[in-house]
Amino acid sequence: MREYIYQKLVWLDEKHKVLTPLKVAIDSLLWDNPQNGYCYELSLVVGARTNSSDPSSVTVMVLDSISDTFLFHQFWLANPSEASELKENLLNFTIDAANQRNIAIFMNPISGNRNGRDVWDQQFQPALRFTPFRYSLFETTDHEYIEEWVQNHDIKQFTDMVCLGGDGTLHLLITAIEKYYPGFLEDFKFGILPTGSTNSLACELGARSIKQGILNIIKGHSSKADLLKIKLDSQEVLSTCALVWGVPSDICNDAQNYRFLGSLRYGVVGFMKFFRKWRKYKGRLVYENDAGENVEMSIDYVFVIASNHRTQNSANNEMLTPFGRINDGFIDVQSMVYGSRWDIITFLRKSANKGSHTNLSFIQHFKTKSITIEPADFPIFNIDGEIYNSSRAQVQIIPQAIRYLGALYDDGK
Ligand SMILES: Nc1ncnc2c1ncn2[C@@H]1O[C@H](COP(=O)(O)OP(=O)(O)OP(=O)(O)O)[C@@H](O)[C@H]1O
Repeated sequence: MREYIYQKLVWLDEKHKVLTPLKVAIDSLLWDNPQNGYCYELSLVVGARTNSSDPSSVTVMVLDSISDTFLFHQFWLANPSEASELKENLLNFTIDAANQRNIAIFMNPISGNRNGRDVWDQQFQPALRFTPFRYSLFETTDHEYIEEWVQNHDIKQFTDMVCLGGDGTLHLLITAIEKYYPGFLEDFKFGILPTGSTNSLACELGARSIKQGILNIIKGHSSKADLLKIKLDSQEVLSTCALVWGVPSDICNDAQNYRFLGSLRYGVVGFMKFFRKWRKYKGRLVYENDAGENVEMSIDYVFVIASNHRTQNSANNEMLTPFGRINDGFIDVQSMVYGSRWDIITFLRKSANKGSHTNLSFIQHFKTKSITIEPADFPIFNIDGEIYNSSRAQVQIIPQAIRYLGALYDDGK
């Protein structure tokens, strides 16, 4: 026999013909209509609101996780004050409504396929209206926008910071916060809605789909994770995802000129590089081994990745660093020794298949807490999708440095 923690009689129609109890159990929201019984997990209820055009009614918003669609159910009560009371109760059972959240949302309109504005207008803002949380939208206008925003706002008024964009937008935000408010990162919860090109962090946070990402942000559950601190010639930056050097940073650098192609730009530039300019990337790596000794390697590479997690792509099954974990206290380093074009095809094919490339003979892999990469002739790094020129990059892991909205691994690592 199921026990209910709350029940309220509601009408299922405007004309007050069908009366039924709306019931809340410890883990679900239930009611019957003459044809069907409805049962939704509370974890999938986005929120509830009264309706301005019909103030005696309450609409509940839920995520149907199978079809990845938002569903809306309207219930009628005797008067507006009963409707308001039902809404408050439903909010208390379904989201942490007592928590006074004030969310700063950064929307990058040019990320990925340029759909950030549509996601905001059609999905995220409508969902936030089903919550009691305060929020403000900030639309980024150029590369400098976020740093200037951090300098010119009292950021401490916000409890959460959410990026509606790619990994680069969040990278710029946390780097600017650390620069102007050192030590304050842990005061915020950070979220990301995947509208970028690869959305690697969103994959780690259980938010490959926009709707699941919205639910994660609204539910507010959070977990601590590591960051990479990267010292370049003229600045220090923080990375949530990875530093990449070699052919991927070469492609990303050139792809900036093809942004009009959207996410396709990486494929197009990669294709050109592969057939026209196949080259070696010469460089020196110095890293700390398990015994705490410095190990040095000078090899010709195709690429080196220093990653903070699995480096996935929300659009497919690609996983570049499958041994990476965002909260294990280590940098996951993977490099590909220079070889033929055929080797890279094998690598791309296998890494696109959930990271099944790691046993290839030309792939090296290790974990470390710090690594320095010194390119001999190609001083261009890609950090979370952003391009930096520097003669070297010193990467260090900062354990448990940030708190993310969303679900991390359930594998206990
Ligand atoms: N309005 C704008 N016009 C031009 N550039 C912008 C604007 N707003 C932000 N930017 C820049 O866009 C760049 C890309 O951002 P972002 O990482 O969000 O998208 P992406 O590169 O498509 O995705 P991903 O990092 O997942 O591959 C950043 O360098 C940012 O400074």
